[in-house]
Amino acid sequence: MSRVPPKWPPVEVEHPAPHPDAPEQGTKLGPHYAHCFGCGDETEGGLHLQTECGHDATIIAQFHVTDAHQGAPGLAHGGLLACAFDEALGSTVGQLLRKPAVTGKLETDFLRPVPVGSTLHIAGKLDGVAGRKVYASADGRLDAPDGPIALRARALFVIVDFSHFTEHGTADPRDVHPDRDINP
Ligand SMILES: CCCCCCCC/C=C\CCCCCCCC(=O)SCCNC(=O)CCNC(=O)[C@H](O)C(C)(C)COP(=O)(O)OP(=O)(O)OC[C@H]1O[C@@H](n2cnc3c(N)ncnc32)[C@H](O)[C@@H]1OP(=O)(O)O
Repeated sequence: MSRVPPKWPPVEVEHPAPHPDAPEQGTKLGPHYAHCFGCGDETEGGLHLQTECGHDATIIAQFHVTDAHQGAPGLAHGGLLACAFDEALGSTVGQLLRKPAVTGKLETDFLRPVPVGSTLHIAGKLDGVAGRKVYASADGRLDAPDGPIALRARALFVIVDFSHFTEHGTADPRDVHPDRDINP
């Protein structure tokens, strides 16, 4: 089977500079929402992704795979691995551009099995912006930042107004202010 991916990004893009308020390299980012399944610290059985700002405008995430994340015995569930990339890429877009955005499309290549007990090291980067469309991609390496690549993902995020979260979800409109023009 050919694994040659289609052109990426699929459209002409501009290469965005990180926002002046984007966090500095080494900054630990913490959850954007305590009940987020990807990163929240109040979700039993969630992924509890830990993210920090890496070098050269990257966001680095670690996902420790536990028994709660199994698909086959002893192996991570593919949908949860895709979720980890959704979260890491969403953080890449939100933290580096400081604009609210939602996933429009997420493609994941699963290259190696990910065993329970392993830690997936995900490095996300921005690949370009075209209007409201933001393209980002990430690699996930097994057990070390330079470990073998287990997954690759590419995503389109679409920049939205904060009202997306108040009209369609239950975000509090009082959270909207100039210093927090990002995802709830
Ligand atoms: C305590 C400290 C805090 C610190 C700060 C922390 C900051 C952290 C920041 C952030 C972290 C966040 C981490 C989150 C991670 C997880 C993210 C998720 O899981 S999001 C949920 C899943 N996604 C949805 O629910 C979207 C559902 N879809 C929609 O709502 C709409 O379809 C939407 C908004 C995506 C687009 O709808 P339209 O009406 O606004 O716009 P239209 O015109 O349809 O699309 C805009 C452009 O995008 C293209 N587009 C849209 N979807 C596409 C697709 N699937 N494929 C290709 N193109 C697509 C369209 O063709 C269009 O392109 P043309 O401008 O015309 O060139």
